Amino acid sequence: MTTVRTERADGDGLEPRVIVGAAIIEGRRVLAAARARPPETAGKWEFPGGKVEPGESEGAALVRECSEELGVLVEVGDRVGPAVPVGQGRAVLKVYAAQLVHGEPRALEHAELRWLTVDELADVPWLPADVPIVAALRPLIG
Ligand SMILES: Nc1nc2c([nH]c(=O)n2[C@H]2C[C@H](O)[C@@H](COP(=O)(O)OP(=O)(O)OP(=O)(O)O)O2)c(=O)[nH]1
Repeated sequence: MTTVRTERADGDGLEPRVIVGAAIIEGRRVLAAARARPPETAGKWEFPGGKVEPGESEGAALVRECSEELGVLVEVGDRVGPAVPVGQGRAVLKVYAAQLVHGEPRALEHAELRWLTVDELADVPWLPADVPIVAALRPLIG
């Protein structure tokens, strides 16, 4: 008998929820964003993005999140760095390189945005899950 394992969208099922982030690269700089909420992570820096909705591709989720959070259209490129477990393993963070296609990023949901050069990557306090991803980003903008 075959057992069908269904993927759950709420992160408490068999498969972890996927969170995608966009490392938007322009020239030799990458866009970093400071979280505005919740208080536990406010002021920590991340890549714009969020949870992939059920039935949505990771690329489509990134395009949607960049529109919602930054007011821009992006083109999604290659994965950057490892898939990092977050939230006690209930979710996994995957970051993709991205390019701006239209618009100038605005902090619609973040406290602050900054374009960082490779030498400035360590100047902001990243969320812990982002640290290995930021390391993998270095050769792409260095
Ligand atoms: N977007 C994004 N989230 C990250 C990164 N690194 C990291 O640990 N996270 C965490 C922070 C959040 O707990 C979660 C992202 O979910 P989210 O951005 O949809 O969180 P949220 O609380 O604003 O969303 P919601 O539950 O209100 O819908 O992943 C990152 O680089 N980008």
